[in-house]
Amino acid sequence: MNYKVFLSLGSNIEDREKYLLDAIDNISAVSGVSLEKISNIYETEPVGYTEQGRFLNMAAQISTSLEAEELLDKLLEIEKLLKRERIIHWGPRTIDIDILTYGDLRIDTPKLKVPHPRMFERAFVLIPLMDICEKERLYGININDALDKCGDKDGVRLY
Ligand SMILES: Nc1nc2nc(S)n(CCO)c2c(=O)[nH]1
Repeated sequence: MNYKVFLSLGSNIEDREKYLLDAIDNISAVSGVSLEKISNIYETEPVGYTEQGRFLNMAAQISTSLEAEELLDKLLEIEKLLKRERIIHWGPRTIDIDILTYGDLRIDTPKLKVPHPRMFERAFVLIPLMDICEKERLYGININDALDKCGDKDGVRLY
């Protein structure tokens, strides 16, 4: 069984664009994963923990035969490979790869929550996602309506 999965990627340390593109290269090389689409790259004001540099964010669509937790483990390996240090949980990072959706599955384990619990509250996630998602609704939620309610809309600019 193949699942359509949307990912969100972010980086706000050093050569942010290189980290994003290296992550995309590594994701497309994973056995059982096929990279289908990537969004534009956006420079975005930090949300949550604001005492840090601006991020570059993007979204990607993959098709995968991997189960959700297998995919998560592969993405964590890629973060480690690209020197992801989890010093401050909400702090600066070389690369952050979040699973946003996984087909229409709902997953709630200590390791993985799908849909991503904050995806519909973040313009830095929704604006890149709208570059590549053909559907207007995900998990029954209208993406445009969700974006209208995001406080960080003005902080997302095409890079
Ligand atoms: N703009 C922006 N703000 C963020 N705050 C956190 S935490 N992150 C990491 C992703 O959860 C980001 C991010 O990727 N972009």
